[in-house]
Amino acid sequence: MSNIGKSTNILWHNCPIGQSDRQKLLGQKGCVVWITGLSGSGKSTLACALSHELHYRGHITYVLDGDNLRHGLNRDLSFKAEDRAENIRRVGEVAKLFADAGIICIASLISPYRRDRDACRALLPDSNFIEVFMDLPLKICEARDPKGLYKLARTGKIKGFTGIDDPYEPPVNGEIVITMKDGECPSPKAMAKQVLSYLEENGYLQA
Ligand SMILES: Nc1ncnc2c1ncn2[C@@H]1O[C@H](COP(=O)(O)OS(=O)(=O)O)[C@@H](OP(=O)(O)O)[C@H]1O
Ligand SMILES: Nc1ncnc2c1ncn2[C@@H]1O[C@H](COP(=O)(O)OP(=O)(O)O)[C@@H](O)[C@H]1O
Repeated sequence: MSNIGKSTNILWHNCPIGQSDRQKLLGQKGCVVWITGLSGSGKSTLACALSHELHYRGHITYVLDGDNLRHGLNRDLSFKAEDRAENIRRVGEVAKLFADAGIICIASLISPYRRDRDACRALLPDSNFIEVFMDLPLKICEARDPKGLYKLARTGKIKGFTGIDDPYEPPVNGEIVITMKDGECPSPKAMAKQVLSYLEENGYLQA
């Protein structure tokens, strides 16, 4: 019997069919591709492009997008530090379940605090947490501003906006970094191919 958090007298129940059985059926390894970066850096674009590339190669994926999850599972959370931490914790736990199901789970959230991302990494066994840093300058993200949020943040109409008056802590030892080359951002397809190559080279696209 264990006590976990506020749950007392609980017991883990094992099923005879496990992750490796599901992976054999699916012909892939369950993992979490965690995309972090500023608002407007292209996280959702990369998540969708990667999901598309993998799907058409016969791989099953699922995208957990920060904005979308805040419409449901995380609708009770604000953008203050402790709520962002709870947001990342919940998504980390959900992503872990998808990976255990054998699915390539693509999580795209600002996830601005290193400690919260590292806690998600620690949930996954065998380095199945692949951190992708969208290393784009704030200037570019702000120029894109597809939702007009930077403008609102600059005029003080949104408080605590990441990159403006709330911190973003870049990964130090992430697996993949998406950067500008010769002053240009790689296309969505090129970004997806960079992640896809990593997955191929590290054996995730076979059971
Ligand atoms: N204060 C503040 N700071 C940052 N972002 C804000 C804020 N308020 C609203 N938004 C919008 O919420 C989207 C980010 O949600 P996330 O769940 O990814 O954020 S976090 O990981 O909890 O920091 C983010 O979406 P993306 O632009 O896709 O990153 C914004 O559209
Ligand atoms: N590689 C790219 N090249 C050019 N524009 C991009 C690229 N990735 C994203 N964009 C554009 O930048 C804006 C923000 O992208 P989005 O994926 O919504 O970012 P995030 O999810 O990080 O907020 C969108 O208008 C999108 O079309």
